[in-house]
Amino acid sequence: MGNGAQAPDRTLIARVRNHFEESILTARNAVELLAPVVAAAAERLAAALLADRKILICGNGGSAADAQHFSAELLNRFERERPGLPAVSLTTDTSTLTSIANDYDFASTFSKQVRALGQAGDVLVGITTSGHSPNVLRAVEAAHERGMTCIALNGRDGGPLSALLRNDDVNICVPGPSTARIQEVHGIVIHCLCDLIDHQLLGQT
Ligand SMILES: O=C(CO)[C@@H](O)[C@H](O)[C@H](O)[C@H](O)COP(=O)(O)O
Ligand SMILES: [Zn+2]
Repeated sequence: MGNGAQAPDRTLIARVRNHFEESILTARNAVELLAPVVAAAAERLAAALLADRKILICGNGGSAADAQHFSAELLNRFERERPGLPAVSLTTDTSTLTSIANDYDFASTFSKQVRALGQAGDVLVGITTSGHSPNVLRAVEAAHERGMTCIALNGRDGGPLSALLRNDDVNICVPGPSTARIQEVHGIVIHCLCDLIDHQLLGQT
């Protein structure tokens, strides 16, 4: 039971192999470039948490799911036992999201929440595979107005988001042409950030 009675279509198996190979290649191509950048982002996040600041996280589609994935691992826990950490995903409250989109525009869905919740010293994590999503761009502008640092989980050539970031922000930009493959590397980055935050707050295991 469980593996199917008949051997599946070989074309489908070949496509699965291809997805795995592309994902491995995208991650392998990114690791040297991104390892120090991810470490810098983790230092910003741990410093903010140690100063009693909080983390706001946003993104669209699969990146909205990534935002929630990240906030859940901070609010609850990752691999080690620890108290919950203050993180808010800006993607979860449908009443807030629909009212902002309906009364203003979709591009304001995150920035209005950042202006309401963000305080100096907090960190905004903006997740986008293209660097082009207007609501993420506006959220970064709002975070800067609030005196917050920004961490971008970005992709491709970084788009207009890269130009918007300031010197003390961190741009984790995954090279590659595919939204799906970039998202898969973002998943690794999120787990790295969780691990590095725990390492800095709790020490060596
Ligand atoms: O998950 C996927 C594709 O894998 C999609 O839902 C994808 O996240 C959506 O098209 C997003 O709207 C793309 O936004 P972005 O990554 O360009 O900011
Ligand atoms: Zn996880």
